[in-house]
Amino acid sequence: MGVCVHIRSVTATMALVFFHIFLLLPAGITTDLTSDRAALLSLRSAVGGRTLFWTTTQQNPCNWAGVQCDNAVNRVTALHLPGVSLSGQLPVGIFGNLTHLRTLSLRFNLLSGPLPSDLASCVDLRNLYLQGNRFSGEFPVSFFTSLRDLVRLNLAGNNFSGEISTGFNNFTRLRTLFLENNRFSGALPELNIPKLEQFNVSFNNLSGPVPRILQSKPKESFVGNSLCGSPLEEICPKKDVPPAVSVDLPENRKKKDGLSGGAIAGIVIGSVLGFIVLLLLVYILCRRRTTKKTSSVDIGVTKLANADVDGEKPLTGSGAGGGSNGFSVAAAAAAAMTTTASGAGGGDVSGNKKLVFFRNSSVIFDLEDLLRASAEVLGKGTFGTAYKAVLEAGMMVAVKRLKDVTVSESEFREKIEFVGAMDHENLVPLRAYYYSKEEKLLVYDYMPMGSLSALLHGNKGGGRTPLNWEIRSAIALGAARGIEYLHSHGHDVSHGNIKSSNILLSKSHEARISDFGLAHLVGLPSTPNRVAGYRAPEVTDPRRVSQKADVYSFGVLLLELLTGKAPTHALLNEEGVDLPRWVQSTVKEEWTSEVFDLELLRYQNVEEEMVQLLQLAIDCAAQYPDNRPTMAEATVRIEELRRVSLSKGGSNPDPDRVHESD
Ligand SMILES: Nc1ncnc2c1ncn2[C@@H]1O[C@H](COP(=O)(O)OP(=O)(O)OP(=O)(O)O)[C@@H](O)[C@H]1O
Repeated sequence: MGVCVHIRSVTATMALVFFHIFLLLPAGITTDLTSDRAALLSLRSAVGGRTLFWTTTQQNPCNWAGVQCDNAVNRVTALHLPGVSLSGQLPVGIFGNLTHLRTLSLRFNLLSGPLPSDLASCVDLRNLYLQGNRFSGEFPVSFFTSLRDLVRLNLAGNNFSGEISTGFNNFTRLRTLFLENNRFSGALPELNIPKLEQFNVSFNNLSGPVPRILQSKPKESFVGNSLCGSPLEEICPKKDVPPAVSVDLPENRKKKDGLSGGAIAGIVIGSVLGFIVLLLLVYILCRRRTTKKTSSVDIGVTKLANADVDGEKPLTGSGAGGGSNGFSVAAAAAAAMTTTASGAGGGDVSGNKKLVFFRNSSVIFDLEDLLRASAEVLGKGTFGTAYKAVLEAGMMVAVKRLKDVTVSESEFREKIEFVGAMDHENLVPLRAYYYSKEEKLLVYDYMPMGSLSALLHGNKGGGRTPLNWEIRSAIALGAARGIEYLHSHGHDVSHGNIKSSNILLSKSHEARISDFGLAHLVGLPSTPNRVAGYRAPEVTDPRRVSQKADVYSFGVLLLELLTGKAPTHALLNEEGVDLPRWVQSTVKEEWTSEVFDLELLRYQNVEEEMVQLLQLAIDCAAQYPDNRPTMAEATVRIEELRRVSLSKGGSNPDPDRVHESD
């Protein structure tokens, strides 16, 4: 009996060894997680992106973001890396080790080149999502016939070429086959895949008839090719007609060819007449508009004196003394339209209807110049409407027309003098102001690069300077220094409205804070408004915002800079979380890199500093004010981490990566 047991166990062991040696090893496959780990590390060094944030000090790759394992077999079974900036080619030699993969999702990256042949070793693969990359070459079906269990195959939006072969019929379990938006050419073969539910070959270079067996699929699956026959409207030439559509051909042809010469002439004459009538209509409309323009206010670029927005009254006076270039002030005020330096006559409250410049202003123009300037609405904010005014000499200024000024004239002048005296390289300089009963104007330097908000969330198309680490961290530092200046001894004020549309940028992308000091002049609504995403949790009245609440808003601003997401982003609506909470939960789950803007991830040698800035953002956006750093502390931390990154040579982009995504 004992001998029998012994023999049985020896046989079993031998069988196992045989299995390992003769079945697994020749294919280069090892069975433990160590080889999966090694394969993942090779993948990481080949394609980078967010895999660079894998905590590789951890031995177990199953904890790395996007990696799933099956504990029963102790192998990697799924790799989900969608939209994580992977770029370059998938080298041969990686997938030959990941033999237990059931799902491979690399969609929406920047991967290019042919598919590696050893993908054929992933015989358990059920789901292969490669859409939205730049893969090219053929999809060698004959090579991949080992992938018999494939259920979902998505190759859409790549540069795959060659013919779609009948070899796809070998994927008998396939339910989804998406091949659209590639360069597949040739005829579409009879694909007889019994379980196929979703099929799309649109926008390729295919030609010829749609095979009968695929004619039940929707038309949209075939458009954008030179295909013909049902379900498309294009009739196949006789030789190409597939059997199922051949019976329809005579009728269809008749429809197509049946227009007589007379009918064609009628259509042509009708179209020409219609076109002439249309031209006449357009001409009449244009004439009407031009006449109207001369008698009313233009809504586009206009003279500042005529500027009008959303029903607000134009600046030009309709009341007493309403000359074409005057505000709606008394005629006496128009006579007093001269420029004066701050202080000169500043105490004469009732008679001082002048543009008042501050001491440090280098450029002086007068109110008439300003009113003659062509103006363009920049936007409407909490305190009023902002205009860009181009003076006749070519100089540009931003003019803010305040609404709801709640303080008396003397108080206004006193407070605005205090604001105008603030002088720091990270504040938008306030050059002058105008005060009358009807109008209160503030004149600022015009910031040509617009706001940080527009830069982060506006047009991301070509020609735009990529917002690399160097620029973003410099903006963070500039903003921090500007706020610190406001908070510092001597000023000791809070801003109350820190947000990305109030961080303006100079030509060299230096941050300048705008709208400081206005909260004390204007009656702010006491209810939450659109700055809610930046507002500290303890703030219930936006008119009373502490410096620590500014720090919170600055923290949210940093998160916006690092993530590229606006705090009032869809996230708020869809998932009901705000930016700080979303980031905190993601970081806790150890997938820090998930939060960074993809554009930042192109720069590979500053990850540590990026994480440090993220940590500062989280500290600033702490729930309790006492747990937040002061602005001075925040500034020092940014200075420090920037010093380190600059000593490393800044953010040296990998040249290949920059080109690829441009
Ligand atoms: N000095 C300036 N140079 C260039 N653009 C400016 C200047 N000041 C304001 N803007 C732009 O004009 C628009 C309106 O600005 P405004 O400050 O009135 O409102 P806001 O920043 O959107 O909101 P809020 O008033 O709540 O701060 C914004 O897009 C802002 O970036």
